[in-house]
Amino acid sequence: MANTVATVTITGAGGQIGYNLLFRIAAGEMLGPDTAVRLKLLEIPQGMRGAEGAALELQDSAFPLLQAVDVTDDPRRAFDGVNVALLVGSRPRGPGMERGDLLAANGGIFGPQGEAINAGAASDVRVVVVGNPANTNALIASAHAPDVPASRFTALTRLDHNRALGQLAAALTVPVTQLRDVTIWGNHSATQFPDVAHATAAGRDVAERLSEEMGADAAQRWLAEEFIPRVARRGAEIIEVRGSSSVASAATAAIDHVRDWVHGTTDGWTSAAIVSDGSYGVPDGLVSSFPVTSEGGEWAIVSGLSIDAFAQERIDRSVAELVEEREAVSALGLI
Ligand SMILES: NC(=O)c1ccc[n+]([C@@H]2O[C@H](COP(=O)([O-])OP(=O)(O)OC[C@H]3O[C@@H](n4cnc5c(N)ncnc54)[C@H](O)[C@@H]3O)[C@@H](O)[C@H]2O)c1
Ligand SMILES: O=C(O)C[C@H](O)C(=O)O
Repeated sequence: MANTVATVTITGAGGQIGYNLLFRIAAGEMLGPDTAVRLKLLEIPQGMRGAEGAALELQDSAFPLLQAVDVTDDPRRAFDGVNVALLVGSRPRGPGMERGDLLAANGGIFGPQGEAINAGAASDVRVVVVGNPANTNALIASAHAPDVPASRFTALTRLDHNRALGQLAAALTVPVTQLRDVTIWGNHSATQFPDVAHATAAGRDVAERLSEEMGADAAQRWLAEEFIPRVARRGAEIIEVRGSSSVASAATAAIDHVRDWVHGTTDGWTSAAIVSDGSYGVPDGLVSSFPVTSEGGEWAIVSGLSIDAFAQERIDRSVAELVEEREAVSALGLI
């Protein structure tokens, strides 16, 4: 028997990621077996049939933890009393598009949703933005929710983090469970910096292990020329191979993000895009990816890491893109 009940709102619930997320959340994968859930599914009118169909299937699944499902196209109703909001609904990138192309198309969605969160969310609300460009969409939503602490608005870079783990596990032939302290810095875009400087595999330095496997020069080349670009461009690779953007891996990452935020991290740090406090030269207030731990339901940036010149240059490059995005949405009157 569950001890608590949480209201979880999913926007774009009739879309691909939404369809994947709903059943896993209802099964307890995100908040655990002690928390019953009330699901609120937000769609635009054109997406309502998809969300309504998913709601019928949720009913047919008889999930023990699922207490209620409400499908609506009204943001105020969708965010009323929300504890966890997954902002997925927006237009996905197609082949050949960069995330910047989505700024204007999707930016307009997140202001009204921020306002609705401000108006009706529970005092402990936690928001994760999945819809791209995720970091800047989180910034827009937060700017429209002045009564909600900015620390409650986050964006998903856990998918990039998990992709980095997948690549390293394959290169070192180790299970992902043996990998720790990989970091994704910056924007959820091709400028992101997947960083293994502090990462370990089975307790040993990852760079050292790669040198043993490949030789020192080849390991450096692999990191710079294969690992970093492959992780940073994996979204585009998936679009090219599948013909549409990632779905199940994105839903998995969103569930991982919320689970760790609510229940805490163990075994080192993870990556999440959270509001900057000025750490590592990232301007205050930007939503940027950092190495983070979670304790007591709050993310904290891992402090005091040594950052060499190469890494700082890569972090600065991605952060410069976030600054440009902030300027662009400011010029569009979105913040
Ligand atoms: N951050 C990440 O790691 C990551 C990973 C994969 C995809 N994404 C992004 O997630 C988003 C959704 O992807 P998808 O594959 O589910 O797309 P999709 O087109 O299948 O679904 C999007 C849904 O959002 C709905 N929608 C649009 N505007 C809305 C609004 N204002 N309110 C509520 N719903 C709205 C649409 O009707 C549609 O049903 C895209 O922006 C995609 O680029 C992010
Ligand atoms: O890259 C995209 O447009 C989709 C998503 O953000 C991804 O990383 O898979």
